[in-house]
Amino acid sequence: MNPFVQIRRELHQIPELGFEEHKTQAYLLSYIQGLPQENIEIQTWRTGILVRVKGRNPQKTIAYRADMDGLPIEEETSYSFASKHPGMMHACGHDLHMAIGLGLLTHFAHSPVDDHLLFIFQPAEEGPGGAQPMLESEELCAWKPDMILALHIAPQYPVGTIATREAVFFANTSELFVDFKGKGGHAAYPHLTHDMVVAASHFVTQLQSIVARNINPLDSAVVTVGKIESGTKQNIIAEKARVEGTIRTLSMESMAVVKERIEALVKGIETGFQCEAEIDYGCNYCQVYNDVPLTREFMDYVEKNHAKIQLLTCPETMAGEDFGYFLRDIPGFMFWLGVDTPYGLHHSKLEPQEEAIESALQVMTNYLEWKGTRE
Ligand SMILES: CC(=O)N[C@@H](CCC[C@H](N)C(=O)O)C(=O)O
Repeated sequence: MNPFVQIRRELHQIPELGFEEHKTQAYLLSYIQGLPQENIEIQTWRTGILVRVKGRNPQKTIAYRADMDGLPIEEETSYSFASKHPGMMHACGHDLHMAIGLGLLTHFAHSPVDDHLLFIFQPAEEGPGGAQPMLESEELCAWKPDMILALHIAPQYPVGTIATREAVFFANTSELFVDFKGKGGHAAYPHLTHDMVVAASHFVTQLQSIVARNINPLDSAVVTVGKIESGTKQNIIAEKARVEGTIRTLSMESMAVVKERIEALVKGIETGFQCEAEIDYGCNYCQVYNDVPLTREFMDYVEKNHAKIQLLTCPETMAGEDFGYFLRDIPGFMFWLGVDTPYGLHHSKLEPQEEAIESALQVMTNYLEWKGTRE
């Protein structure tokens, strides 16, 4: 078995939420400390890690970023190496992203190239967002890369597939939390109450009209409610309700329109259902914008040098990624890595094909060797 498959399995067992990746950080550090130390330098930042492989004759720094956090999902895979943390799971592939990062780091710690290579293990991608504060940190600024790349597993593509696109790749995102407060009471006397189950239900239904009626159909947007919390018992009218969701748009103009419409609808609910409401947009990520020349160059490189890889130009995705903050500041790109599994990202049965780790290591090792070496 490829040793980085075993590492992925060990990381898979210890998923932790954003900025709580203590065991993950300790695991990675213990592995990194076992590498030849003469070629590497290590810094930690909160629960993240930065490892620089010193170049032989450096003129620039090229970075690979792996995210580290898991999700609050009860795992339902058939794995013998399932999560040991109840209610938490690596259901977005960050265990693979980190294993691939360690695989690359191991190779280059033994065989550095001309340029510096920086391996960034970043916490809290799923929220509240580690990329932006990490980018502003002293540690990252001291080793600021000139170019950066990352990959994301893609359940929808076969192993051996790399899919990406120039320019906009992942959407702008904003979390959405709305708290309604009315007047509870006895289920038999609704006229004496202001029922927040009914108010929140109307709000969720009205939300669906925003994308359908207020957004230019040629400029994609999504509003999803993933969680509603209200009430205590079937015969008590609820005094409070909380609606939690996420907004995704390809343009910032549409993000502003969605938020404006949400605020108008919430005002309407307050008047119509005699309640008070508060909106919180939680954490917001900017779009992932792939640098056009670097993406094109990478795609050409893969096409020319990796005949077995199926290279696709894919459409934009409405998923979000705080890697977008890195790309706003540093040229680079992200790509999908096929892992061929019927269950999608954020699903409790997600079982990525592990052969994808070997496939990614081959392509990325060769690409970084080529990109980091001068004639
Ligand atoms: C790749 C992926 O699934 N990313 C997450 C990013 C989460 C952003 C934020 N917590 C939100 O829900 O808006 C995604 O859900 O797309």
